[in-house]
Amino acid sequence: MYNEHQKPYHIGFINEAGARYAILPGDPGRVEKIAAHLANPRFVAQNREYTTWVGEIEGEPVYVMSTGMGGPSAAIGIEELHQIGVDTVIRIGTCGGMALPVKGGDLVVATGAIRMEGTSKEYVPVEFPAIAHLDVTNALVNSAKELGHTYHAGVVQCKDSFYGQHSPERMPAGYELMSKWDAWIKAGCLASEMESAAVFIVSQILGMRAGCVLNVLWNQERRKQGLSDSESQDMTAAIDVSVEAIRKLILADREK
Ligand SMILES: O=P(O)(O)O[C@H]1O[C@H](CO)[C@@H](O)[C@H]1O
Ligand SMILES: O=c1cc[nH]c(=O)[nH]1
Repeated sequence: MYNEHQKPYHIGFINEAGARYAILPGDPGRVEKIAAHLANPRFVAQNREYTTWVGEIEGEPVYVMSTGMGGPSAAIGIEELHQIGVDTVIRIGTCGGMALPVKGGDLVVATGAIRMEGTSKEYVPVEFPAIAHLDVTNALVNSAKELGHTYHAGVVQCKDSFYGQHSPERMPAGYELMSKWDAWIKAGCLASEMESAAVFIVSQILGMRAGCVLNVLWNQERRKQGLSDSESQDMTAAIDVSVEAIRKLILADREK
């Protein structure tokens, strides 16, 4: 289906840089900003939701590629990066806080994801957990610690409907997403977003390493309880942590 001279159908580029590593924001508008944190950043390709730049960390090529919103386009992006030889990815995105200690402007390192979306179920039955790779998670947690950012590491909830979360009153009674919401919070789920389950499961199936760092936009659970909350769309901390984590992985991989 694919040979190394053919551009994969959706992402639209071949791996001329010879990169193993990629940073994956959801939003195409964040790609160039993230690439600016790498040495020698340059545009690679743009097709549909996949905007790609490449740069270097420790002299090693690293792609920055958007995956769009939701599991289907994230899964396609991961599959096609695998086709061209990328084996290590970090999703960097935004999320809404669920656990009360998680505040707007904090970071969440997702160690695993609740598979409340559809994409990952097309790969393996739902009993199989969506777990981040330990190497990548350790690199993210150590980077967040060293850089002095407030972070929380744990399970996130992954869904297909942003407005199922944000306008639950419109959903039919007993609607599955919100009927389980309180159980997830009681079990310690940190935050909600839309791609991590697909990123973790597809990477697992393909033998890739995946991790995830998220900027918390807000925490509506805190607001529901009358607690203070801040709102932050500033991705700088998440970008710094993802770049430093890739640097750590590159250095560790060179020792292997
Ligand atoms: O900021 P990104 O990476 O897009 O992530 C979050 O933001 C989008 C919803 O607003 C969803 O894609 C969700 O997962
Ligand atoms: O509340 C939020 C914020 C970002 N992304 C989500 O999916 N939910």
